Amino acid sequence: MLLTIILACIGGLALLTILIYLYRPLYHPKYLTDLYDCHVVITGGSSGIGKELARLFLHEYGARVTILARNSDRLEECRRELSPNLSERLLCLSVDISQSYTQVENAIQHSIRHHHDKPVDILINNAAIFYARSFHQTKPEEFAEMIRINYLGSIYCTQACLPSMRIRGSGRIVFVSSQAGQLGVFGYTSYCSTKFALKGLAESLQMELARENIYITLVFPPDTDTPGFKEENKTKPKETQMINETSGVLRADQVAKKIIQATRKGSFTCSYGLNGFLLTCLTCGAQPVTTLHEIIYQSLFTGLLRLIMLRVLNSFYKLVRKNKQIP
Ligand SMILES: NC(=O)C1=CN([C@@H]2O[C@H](COP(=O)(O)OP(=O)(O)OC[C@H]3O[C@@H](n4cnc5c(N)ncnc54)[C@H](OP(=O)(O)O)[C@@H]3O)[C@@H](O)[C@H]2O)C=CC1
Ligand SMILES: CCCCCCCCCCCCCCCC(=O)[C@@H](N)CO
Repeated sequence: MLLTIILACIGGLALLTILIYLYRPLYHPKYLTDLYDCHVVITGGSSGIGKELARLFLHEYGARVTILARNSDRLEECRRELSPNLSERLLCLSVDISQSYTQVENAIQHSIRHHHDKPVDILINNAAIFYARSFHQTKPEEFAEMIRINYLGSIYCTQACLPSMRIRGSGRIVFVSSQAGQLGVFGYTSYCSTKFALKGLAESLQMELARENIYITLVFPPDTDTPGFKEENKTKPKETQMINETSGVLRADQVAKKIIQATRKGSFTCSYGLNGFLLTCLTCGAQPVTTLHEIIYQSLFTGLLRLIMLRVLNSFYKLVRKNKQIP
């Protein structure tokens, strides 16, 4: 009897070892222990989540930070707030990341020269515009603008930073998506599309860059209290508002803190709260994994989560139907 139990245990352990070996994480990013003097580029760092990221990198970790955004007054205000003594560790550059690749490349070259020829260690593609509006009220030019800023802007910045990362053989690239990059939401036909696009970009790029020791993090925040969010709320349809409330509202510093943690680990995804965790599990698809526990809960829970999500979607459809107005 005892022998049977021991044999069963050994057999079980052997099977588990084989499974763990077969399904081990795809790559193993090294934890970034020391961020002191790291060169961090943050797009949209003059407001909201980007500004909190800049503050943390500068003051908590002693990194060197470059902020890219369009409005010079807002940049100057931000520089005064984050670095009242005009430290050369913070560089604020006015550039529209969506206009031309050359402009972005010049800004990145400027940034590298400014920070004593240090290649970019971490690029955070955070700049975006967003507003919620139903499909028929969104103008074709507005779709184009959102794609230019939220998607092409991220591509330009990534292309401008990559050469120096590849030469050095290390780097981290972050794309700030949204929970609206994980499911379609009423009022976000333009916004969701740009955030979904980032997922395809991030997955393909990670497959190219893992062998170069460059790791990507895709971030899925829920509503976050920022100047952009306040602006968005002025015209947000009731339906969008009610659906978004399911996931609550976070502070920008909470979102920023977790982005830095995930970037240091090199995790492919970064999500917030229980809903965020469940959504990320549900939508993992063919995403890469970096830890064993991700493999375990993704493979165990996804089917059940699909059933739960169908209930949630049902309540969203009901809510949308109830709010129908005569066009
Ligand atoms: N707040 C929220 O509820 C959520 C936000 N997110 C995402 O988080 C990120 C940051 O959002 P948040 O902090 O709220 O945004 P804000 O609107 O508060 O700030 C956006 C920043 O991006 C900059 N920016 C916009 N367009 C351009 C451009 N063409 N070129 C350069 N810089 C640009 C803005 O500066 P300027 O206008 O001067 O160029 C500003 O610094 C976005 O990617 C957003 O989609 C995700 C989920 C929820
Ligand atoms: C099985 C799991 C259940 C999960 C529940 C799903 C809840 C979905 C809520 C969607 C919230 C979208 C927020 C977008 C915020 C944003 O990006 C804007 N504020 C910026 O425009």
